Amino acid sequence: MMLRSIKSLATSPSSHILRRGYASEAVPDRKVAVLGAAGGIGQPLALLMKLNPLVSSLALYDIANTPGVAADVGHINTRSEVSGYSGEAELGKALEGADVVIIPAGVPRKPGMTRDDLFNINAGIVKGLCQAIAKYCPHVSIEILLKQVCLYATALVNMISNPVNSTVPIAAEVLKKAGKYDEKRLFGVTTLDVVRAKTFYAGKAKVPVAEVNVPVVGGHAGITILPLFSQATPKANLSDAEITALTKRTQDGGTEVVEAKAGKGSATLSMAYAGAIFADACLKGLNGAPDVVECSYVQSTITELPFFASKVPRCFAPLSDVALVRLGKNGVEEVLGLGPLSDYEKEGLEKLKPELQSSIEKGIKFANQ
Ligand SMILES: NC(=O)c1ccc[n+]([C@@H]2O[C@H](COP(=O)([O-])OP(=O)(O)OC[C@H]3O[C@@H](n4cnc5c(N)ncnc54)[C@H](O)[C@@H]3O)[C@@H](O)[C@H]2O)c1
Ligand SMILES: O=C(O)C[C@H](O)C(=O)O
Repeated sequence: MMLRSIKSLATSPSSHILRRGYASEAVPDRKVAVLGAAGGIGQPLALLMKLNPLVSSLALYDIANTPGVAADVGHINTRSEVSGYSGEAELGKALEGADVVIIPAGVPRKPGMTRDDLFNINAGIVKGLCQAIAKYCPHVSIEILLKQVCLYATALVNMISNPVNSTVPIAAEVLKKAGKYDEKRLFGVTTLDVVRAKTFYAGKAKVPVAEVNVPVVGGHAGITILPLFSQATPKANLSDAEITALTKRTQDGGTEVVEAKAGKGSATLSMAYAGAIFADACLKGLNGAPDVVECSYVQSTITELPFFASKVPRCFAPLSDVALVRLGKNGVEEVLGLGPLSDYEKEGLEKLKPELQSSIEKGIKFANQ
């Protein structure tokens, strides 16, 4: 959807008029910050966010090499103004006023490693970045009738850095400690699992990939990734063996890429695509679009686990209307239930819980040390 609108904008003879229209009237200004923007994911993600007409300001931050990426992406003739920030001293400026902060900062896997093997390095990176988000992203609340009413909350945080099953709980704890945690604004990006499940299902079921929908729930590592092919549409008559093979391929999709890259990192291009889809959904939600539904790893009560990926319809009110969210008339946010599961999926759900629980606890413990 996003790519279609980008394409039509870019090919329209009056595209610059449209862009001016976006900037001044129809579409609100939105700042997106990418932390880790000079990396394998960061660079193509910066490109895709530059192509998104919902973005008016694109801040690219990394510990090094960001000026070149910003200069390069900044020459593209689309709506957003691009700025590059390098080194910790500039992190505050990158984050100031951001509506959406996307975090693909951190080391990727090499063959033979699990995502959890990245914990020792990435946990510290994510902790530092979330402390900065708490400090520099806006948060204003007032007290009405002894109730704290949030007028302007922290940016929506899209966590890509692995292990997502632990980095999201780390982010939550860091933001809580700073008094800036809003569970409706922190997302583990699991969109790549959905993207893969759709691609693999379409291939097996011989249906047009553009029409395919497959929810993927749980977490983002191995067996914690639980695609619900029983709910896939368009429906196809796949055998149990085919469903098992599709499930396994989706769960091992990241490893398939890590092995094919043979030491040169993990998925970057498909991840940038998935990250751009998810950020676009966040921006649409912020802008008040109805029925924006994506799977994401969020704080949840749909199972006994405190964090869980499931379908999340987001209907964020524009920030000036946040009071309506609290009244529940607009900006209603809800974590959708899992829907009916096959016996195979029920079994998968029970199997994933201990691993997911221990990754969550590991993240919480680290953040509170
Ligand atoms: N959620 C997912 O589905 C998914 C998919 C693919 C990769 N990933 C994860 O994304 C992360 C990044 O992968 P990559 O391939 O882009 O790695 P990369 O090494 O190519 O890029 C990472 C970037 O992060 C930067 N960085 C390091 N510390 C930083 C800090 N403190 N602040 C800002 N930037 C910092 C590095 O300078 C580098 O440019 C990895 O942890 C990887 O496992 C997640
Ligand atoms: O597999 C990885 O290490 C990266 C990412 O989580 C993926 O699913 O591709």
